[in-house]
Amino acid sequence: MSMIAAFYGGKSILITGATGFLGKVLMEKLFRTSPDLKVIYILVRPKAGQTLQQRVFQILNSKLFEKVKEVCPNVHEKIRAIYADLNQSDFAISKEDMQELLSCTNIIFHCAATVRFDDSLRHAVQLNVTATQQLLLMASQMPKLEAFIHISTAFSNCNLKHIDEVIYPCPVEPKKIIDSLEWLDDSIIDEITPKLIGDRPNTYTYTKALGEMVVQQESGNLNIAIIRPSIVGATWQEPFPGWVDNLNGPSGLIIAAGKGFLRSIKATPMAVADLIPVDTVVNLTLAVGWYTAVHRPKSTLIYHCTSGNLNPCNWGKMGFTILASFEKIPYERAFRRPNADFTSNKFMIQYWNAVSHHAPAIIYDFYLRLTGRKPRMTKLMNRLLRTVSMLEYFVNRSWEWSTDNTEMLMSELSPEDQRVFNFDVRQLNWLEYIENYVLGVKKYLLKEDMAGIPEARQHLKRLRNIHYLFNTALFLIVWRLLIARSQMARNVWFFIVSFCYKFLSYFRASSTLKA
Ligand SMILES: CCCCCCCCCCCCCCCCCCCCCC(=O)SCCNC(=O)CCNC(=O)[C@H](O)C(C)(C)COP(=O)(O)OP(=O)(O)OC[C@H]1O[C@@H](n2cnc3c(N)ncnc32)[C@H](O)[C@@H]1OP(=O)(O)O
Ligand SMILES: NC(=O)C1=CN([C@@H]2O[C@H](COP(=O)(O)OP(=O)(O)OC[C@H]3O[C@@H](n4cnc5c(N)ncnc54)[C@H](OP(=O)(O)O)[C@@H]3O)[C@@H](O)[C@H]2O)C=CC1
Repeated sequence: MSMIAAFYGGKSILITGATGFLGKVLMEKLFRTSPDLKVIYILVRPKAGQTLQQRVFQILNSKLFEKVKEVCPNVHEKIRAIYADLNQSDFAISKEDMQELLSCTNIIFHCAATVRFDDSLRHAVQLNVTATQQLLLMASQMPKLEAFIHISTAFSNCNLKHIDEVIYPCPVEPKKIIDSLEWLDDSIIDEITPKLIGDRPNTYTYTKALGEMVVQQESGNLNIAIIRPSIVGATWQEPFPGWVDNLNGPSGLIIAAGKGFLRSIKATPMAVADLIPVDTVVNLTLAVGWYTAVHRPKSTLIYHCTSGNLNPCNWGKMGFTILASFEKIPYERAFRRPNADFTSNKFMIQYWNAVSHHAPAIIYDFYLRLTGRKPRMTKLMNRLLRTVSMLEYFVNRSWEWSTDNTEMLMSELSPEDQRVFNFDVRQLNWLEYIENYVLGVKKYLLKEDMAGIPEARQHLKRLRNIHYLFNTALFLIVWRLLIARSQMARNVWFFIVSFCYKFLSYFRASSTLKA
């Protein structure tokens, strides 16, 4: 019997960010392994014209929850969506709902965050710092609370090369930042943002670091733990391999590469690609929830959920494996044949950007215009390159994360728990994982049918022929122009032609003699 699964039985659990990538997988695993849990409260806001109930309905009816419905048929009765907006004071939760949350909650998993790299400091602080502070305040009023698990990121201290499982202070106190953002206007905030974030690449990593400081400062008597996952990717094993439902991290770039839009990227092939499957993060999170509540460590423990030090894979190998997977699992209606060029040379990247990205986009837009359609490729390409430029920081560096607490926790688990809540990333086979990831992106993100694979292959063959034809035509045109202008090119040309002619004559004469 799994001790962790049994622990969550009969519990009332509060999850923020349950509609997000990590939150959904966390909920799924909880319901699947502890179907006798009492209730999961989720803080949800209406979005994209959908009410709370519609959002929950959509999640429960998704492929991800298919297995849950078998083991927990009354899952919809055990999920309680509470209207909340984490950007507002008291999260805009009604008095009755707040009362219920305060009196019943046993465990909190705080996953909600803005993960956008280009968010304004004001908004990122609001969600990643102030909301965390408010949730801690709420937690301190919950008499039945056993553990508060805060999800941070392994990149919250990405300005350091070696990162231990400790909280590193930021130069300016979070409280001072929160206070000053209240009265500063947006233009001044934009001006001081680069100074505040210092050598971090964006407001996301900076505010996640501030969020950790807040957790440390406001922990009071609470039982708290912090989890720091690295780049969270598709599921490895559970509930099935390759599940992914958003474009964050590598997923968007896998699509861009598979569809032939992205053909080169400024990346260091030897840098460690610290990807971690989302189900591994969830297993660790649930194990940490159990450990924190049952063993009540004296101080706030931080757990790194990373792969680099235990089972490293570099960007070069990852890019190569992704490309190889496209051979088996091609995406439909590709713009160009997938091809990858990882370069760390800034001149080469400019060259490849011009040749592989901008030029094809301009040519395609010209073709669209000629056929009376609206050009769109240049705009799309510029947007993609902007996204790539924001991710570049993370594919040109390696970090070392110590994982002592995570390894300690692994050794504390019973063999059954190690199996059911497996977070031992040493068992991960990257080749298999990446192939499933590429397949998962096709199935669950692009929603492409597997029956279309032969046609997608044919399409790639046609693109290859067009590519060869285009290159030959381009070569002939350039060569013709050169011959017209340069005596030297003419001489080279005549030399090649006469050489070929002599070779053919010799070949013909020797085959006539043999006959
Ligand atoms: C060379 C060949 C290749 C070979 C094959 C190899 C390929 C694989 C190589 C692997 C390298 C992996 C590197 C991973 C490094 C991750 C490091 C994470 C580290 C930290 C981890 C964390 O701790 S935290 C979670 C990470 N947090 C994000 O990862 C958010 C990022 N993101 C944004 O910060 C916003 O997205 C940003 C960008 C501002 C745009 O902002 P924006 O306003 O311009 O765009 P929007 O977001 O509104 O989206 C507008 C349209 O772009 C679509 N789209 C959105 N994201 C997209 C995306 N990544 N790739 C494509 N398309 C994307 C979207 O679907 C929309 O499409 P539509 O318009 O049709 O709806
Ligand atoms: N994905 C990754 O690569 C990594 C993620 N992390 C951390 O993991 C956690 C989860 O990330 P992930 O699931 O990927 O992120 P998502 O963007 O998929 O999910 C974010 C969640 O936060 C919710 N949320 C955002 N703003 C509000 C708001 N104002 N009120 C209520 N809810 C809100 C979202 O709700 P809604 O659906 O309404 O928008 C969503 O449920 C985050 O703390 C992130 O920092 C750490 C390392 C890597």
